[in-house]
Amino acid sequence: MGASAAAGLQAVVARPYIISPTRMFTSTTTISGFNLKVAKQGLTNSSGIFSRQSLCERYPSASSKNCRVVTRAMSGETEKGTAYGLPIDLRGKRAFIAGVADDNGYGWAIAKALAAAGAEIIVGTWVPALNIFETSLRRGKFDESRRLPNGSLMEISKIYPLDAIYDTPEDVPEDVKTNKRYAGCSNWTVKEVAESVKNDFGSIDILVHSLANGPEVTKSLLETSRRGYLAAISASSYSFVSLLQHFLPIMNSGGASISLTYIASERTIPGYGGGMSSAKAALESDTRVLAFEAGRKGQIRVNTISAGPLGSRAAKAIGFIEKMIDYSYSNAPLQKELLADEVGNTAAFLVSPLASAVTGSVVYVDNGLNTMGFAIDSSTLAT
Ligand SMILES: NC(=O)c1ccc[n+]([C@@H]2O[C@H](COP(=O)([O-])OP(=O)(O)OC[C@H]3O[C@@H](n4cnc5c(N)ncnc54)[C@H](O)[C@@H]3O)[C@@H](O)[C@H]2O)c1
Repeated sequence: MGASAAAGLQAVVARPYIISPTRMFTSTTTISGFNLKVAKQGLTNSSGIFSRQSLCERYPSASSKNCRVVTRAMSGETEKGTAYGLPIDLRGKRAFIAGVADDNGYGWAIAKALAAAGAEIIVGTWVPALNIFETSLRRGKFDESRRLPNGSLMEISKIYPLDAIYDTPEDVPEDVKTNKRYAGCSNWTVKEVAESVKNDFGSIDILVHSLANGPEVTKSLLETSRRGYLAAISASSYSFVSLLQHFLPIMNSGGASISLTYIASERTIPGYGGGMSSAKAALESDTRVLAFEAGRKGQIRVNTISAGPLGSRAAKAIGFIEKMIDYSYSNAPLQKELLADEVGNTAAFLVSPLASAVTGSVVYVDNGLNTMGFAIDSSTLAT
């Protein structure tokens, strides 16, 4: 059974998150009939400061104007300090986010954006990564990155151990059951986690799938074994089908789910191997079919975000992520670093009532890189 991460963490009341490049409020601002209390922004927004520093340090050639734009977008700062915008209000909603084990990845950024919008956050963490994640959280290692735009710290109500490649206890092989990395944990198959969440919370409104694994990702497709290919599909695509299958009965009508995909599903990205490109293609196709089925069955929306490159723990395992980040900076229409928070913000929008007619979609959050037909930094073009 999963241990609670709430112990020792500062309780916070999350407040509505306004996604707008014009966010700047004092603590008692009232907007469009919503009695919103939002902390003053400006330099207290750690995300904004980090964005600006990291962009400028990483790319000294980036103009200071570019740096300012990113900083403003993240902090909601405005030239004139005017406050207006559409609120992403997820107060009263509960989100289960599968695939959070540190503060570097997209799952964490999505959790933060949803928390900033007022949602209650519960997470599913891969069993072998659970101990270190909970310990780091308890010891305050993530405190700075838990900070929300209003200055409070993101609270995680509960962390569940999860291994999304197993649906029921009967599916778990003996060597995994007895593996010391799984010792001390129970009820971590998808069916059991959904049952535990039902017992603990009753229902959820938002389901986020932010996990993937391809044991042979560094091999080309021609070299990939059947076992490696099927493992990639199991962990990275079917895991979403299974999660939605088991959580749908406890999802409130009008809810939404999100997964994360990558452009390698539709364009050849040499190096993204082991069947991972096939897994992402399956995930995108399933997004459309599941949008129909879950829409008809429970008024649930299903979308996927095709995210640009981020130096997460999983991406570093692929080996060339830093080059992909540099490639994106050189060739994307928007010449800026892609921040995990930008994916988080889009996820918050997509699961909110503002996106109530959006389902079955692949939404690109990649500085526009997917639209390019060739690499403008190619040496071939220079001649
Ligand atoms: N980082 C990128 O450049 C990039 C780009 C596009 C899409 N994505 C996608 O974003 C999603 C999140 O990945 P990330 O890059 O943020 O890395 P990440 O390391 O933060 O997230 C991957 C998570 O999957 C978990 N996981 C692996 N196998 C699991 C299993 N069997 N059961 C439960 N959890 C399991 C890991 O513990 C980890 O927490 C993935 O779907 C990934 O393919 C990433």
